[in-house]
Amino acid sequence: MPVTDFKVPEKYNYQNGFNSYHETEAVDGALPIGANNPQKAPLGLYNEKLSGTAFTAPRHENQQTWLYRILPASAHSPFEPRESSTYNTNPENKPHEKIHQIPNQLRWDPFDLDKSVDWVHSLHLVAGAGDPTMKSGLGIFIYAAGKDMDAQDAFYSADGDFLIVPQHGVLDIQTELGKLLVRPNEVCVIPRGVRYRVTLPEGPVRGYICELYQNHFTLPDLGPMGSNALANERDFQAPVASFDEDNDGKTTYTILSKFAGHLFAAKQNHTPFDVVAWHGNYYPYKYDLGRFNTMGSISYDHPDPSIFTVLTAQSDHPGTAIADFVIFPPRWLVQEDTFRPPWYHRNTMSEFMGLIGGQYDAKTGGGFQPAGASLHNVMSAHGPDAATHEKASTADLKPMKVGEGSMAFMFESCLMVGVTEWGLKKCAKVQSDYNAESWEPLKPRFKRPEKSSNDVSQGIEGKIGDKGQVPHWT
Ligand SMILES: O=C(O)Cc1cc(O)ccc1O
Ligand SMILES: [Fe+2]
Repeated sequence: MPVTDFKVPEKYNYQNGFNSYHETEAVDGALPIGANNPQKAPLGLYNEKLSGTAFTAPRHENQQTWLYRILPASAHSPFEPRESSTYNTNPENKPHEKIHQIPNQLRWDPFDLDKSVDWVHSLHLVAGAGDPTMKSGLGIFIYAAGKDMDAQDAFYSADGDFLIVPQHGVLDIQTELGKLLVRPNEVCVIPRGVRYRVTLPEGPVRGYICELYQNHFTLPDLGPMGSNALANERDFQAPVASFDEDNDGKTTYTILSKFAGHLFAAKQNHTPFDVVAWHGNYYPYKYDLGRFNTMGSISYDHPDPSIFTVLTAQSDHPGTAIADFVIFPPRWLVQEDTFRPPWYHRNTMSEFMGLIGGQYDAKTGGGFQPAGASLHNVMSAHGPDAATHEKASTADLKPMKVGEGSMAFMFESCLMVGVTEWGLKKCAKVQSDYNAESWEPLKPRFKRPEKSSNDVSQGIEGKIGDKGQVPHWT
């Protein structure tokens, strides 16, 4: 169900397309024609470039945007460290806040709402790998906030791109490039460096963030699926230019920077939201998960979950992701003679999962709840819990709709994902009985066949087209 059916109405205008070259002006004539940085930009604006890749990145990867603004972003006082003893979202930089690399399967009860903090102070690193100073890896955050950011504050992360997955509440995000309203079942990406302010028009908010310290999200290749499937380009929405005008020097604004996981603040006496026009392909965007065109098996077997990839951020090895964003939307299961939930598995990739709402079809035992999470790290064995196994292996295999009203997701990474002190202990949400509830109750069901399995006369009487049978005419 597209989120447009939800109760919180849309209130902004967007331009559509993924990685499209957009141009937008809030005042006619603000965009220069035929040049990026004319000697005098139109309407007395300043030219400013915002780059998301190296200048020399290959053309198909290159991301940048030209901004035409009332004053340049550089017109502020020097940054000073703020809350340096308390604010740290990069444990690698703080030896006593160590990251735990452990092979256990982990599951968290729903994370609490926190009405006492704003967006900037709501970010809790729960797990991650790598280091933003090396532009490598990813950070996985839980956010929970109940306050608007101050009217004169703007925040940016120099560390990476934020993929924000709201689970509860509405985010009204004013960015330098325009405004986005993001509701549960929608996701948004705010690229590294883009300044923004978050307000909460419907009260407290909670959700998940994958911060990508390297590369950017793209759409997955579709291969034999053809030219339309999964998340379609036209359903990604970027803001149109929208600006405030406050540059009489009377109001003090604060720019908050997350830089190597620490918070810094600088002052300026003009609004940071003064971009009158922009053009480029480096911009924030949102996507309604209800528009995902889900693919699946219409014959037999459970396919790899990569068919549910919304966005992927590749490592330097194509096909191997630093972060895949994968969803499990409502869908029909029709496979014949198939154990339909996920197989039991151990993967070279790590899997951090969250639940926006409803019930995830692979976990029916009740322990994986909306606003909770799980982590199955590199080679950590997992799969359906005992209750799901029992149900699925005895089910009447009629076509069946699963996940009605539900949306689970996964941040899948090729990296070994460590858990922070907050994630493992301080948040006090780790379930101690995850294994005992899920897999330890599974009983052996092995029965030796009466005939020896070496008997070569078995299995040659199938019809043409029977699976696993050698047709009799060969
Ligand atoms: O572990 C999980 O629930 C996620 C998952 C789902 C699926 O359909 C196949 C593999 C997989 O890891
Ligand atoms: Fe898995």
